[in-house]
Amino acid sequence: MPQLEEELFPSTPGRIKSDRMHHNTMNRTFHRCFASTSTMFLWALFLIALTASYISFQSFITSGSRYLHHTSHTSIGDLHWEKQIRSSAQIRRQNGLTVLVTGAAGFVGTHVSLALKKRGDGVVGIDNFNDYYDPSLKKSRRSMLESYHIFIVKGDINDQKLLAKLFEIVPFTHVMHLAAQAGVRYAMENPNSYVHSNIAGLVTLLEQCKSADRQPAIVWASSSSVYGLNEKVPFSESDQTDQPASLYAATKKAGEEITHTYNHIYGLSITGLRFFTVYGPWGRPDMAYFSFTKNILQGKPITVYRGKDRVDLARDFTYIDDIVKGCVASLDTAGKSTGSGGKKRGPAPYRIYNLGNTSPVTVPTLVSILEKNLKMKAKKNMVEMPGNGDVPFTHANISLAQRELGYKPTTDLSTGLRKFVKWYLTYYGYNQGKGNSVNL
Ligand SMILES: O=C(O)[C@H]1O[C@H](OP(=O)(O)OP(=O)(O)OC[C@H]2O[C@@H](n3ccc(=O)[nH]c3=O)[C@H](O)[C@@H]2O)[C@H](O)[C@@H](O)[C@@H]1O
Repeated sequence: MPQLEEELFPSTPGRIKSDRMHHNTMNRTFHRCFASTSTMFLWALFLIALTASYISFQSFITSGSRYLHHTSHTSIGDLHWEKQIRSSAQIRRQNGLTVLVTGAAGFVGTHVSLALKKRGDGVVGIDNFNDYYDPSLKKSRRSMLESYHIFIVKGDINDQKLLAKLFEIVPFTHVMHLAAQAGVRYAMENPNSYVHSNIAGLVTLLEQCKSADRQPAIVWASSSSVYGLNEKVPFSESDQTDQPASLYAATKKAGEEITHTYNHIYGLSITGLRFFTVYGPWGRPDMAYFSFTKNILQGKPITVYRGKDRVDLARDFTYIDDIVKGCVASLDTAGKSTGSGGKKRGPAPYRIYNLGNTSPVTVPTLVSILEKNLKMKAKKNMVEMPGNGDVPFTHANISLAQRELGYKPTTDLSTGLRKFVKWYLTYYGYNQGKGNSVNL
């Protein structure tokens, strides 16, 4: 009987054990007198517990399969869903790639997916469509991609079962990992979302990639923010990056270290891209160029941050088409992962590149370019930069990307913003009679 009792109440430290000990001393005599009755009672309890766990196991299975069929608008797990994935993954050129694009309904994800599809690669997207910014913009991007036969699975990169299922359906050769919690200043409001997406989500994805039987090569979005408070300009990949100014930057830096360990232990081919303030059509409403445009058009004031001693802040703004070229070149030049099924078979490449524009522009200059394009004056509130994660300037040295990827940005800020404003006015219906139909 003591043995059975031990099984029912495992000997863990803490309250349960001491309660039990107390209970035992008090009732030793009682137990001796009614040993056979209590044995029967315990056996009955044991049987009830067995039945209960069987029933809950059954309901877990049922709810599991319910989960497979109803968590998404596209019925995850059913045959039609699988068919859409297979068809989206189909390659239409010789030696084409099969790419899983995470964050495919995001700004960069949408553009990269389209570029790959247009040249004949197989593309499957995954996106959780969260509401960090207006999800209707993400849905519009999805509709646009659908018209090019690109399918986006609705799901989170933290969903290990979903990732396993996707890899079971499609043997991806590459993963373009762009899903992330972006934004520098929002990290003070919602720190956990950065840990969830940029750390936990990344690890879940890498776990899947490392155990795939043909491991894919991974290209992923790091950030210029890893240079943090560095003062030496332009920023080079070989510079130290150990003084991040925001939790966002810290999670991206952590991502670089985490991917390094997966490269080292499992032989995953890794390319990290440090993007410098990417802007353009279909962009992110949380970014300054986008929200400034919105406010200027609505006659609302904009807040322009300034550094210490009234020094203007500056960014190496980089146009989306240039970034897309850098992403595609990274996929094309990524060496193979060497492992399979979780075993490393040899060393694999680990690369990091700056993807910037190499010509920083101040924020007031950005505002005046927008004013010119919108033919409206901004109501500017000049405010000292709050200590909320911002850095005073960014400036990329891109010679490494130039040498190894053939990366060469060609769009200056004036040209890029003109294209952005044109898109914005059309998309939000400012161009009368043109509706919402947009061309990239
Ligand atoms: O390149 C990067 O690493 C990062 O670029 C951007 O971050 P950020 O450069 O801060 O871009 P914005 O939020 O658009 O800000 C651009 C500039 O405008 C300034 N700003 C922003 C917002 C505002 O209301 N007023 C204002 O003056 C900022 O201080 C900054 O100097 C992205 O938001 C990040 O996701 C990305 O990782």
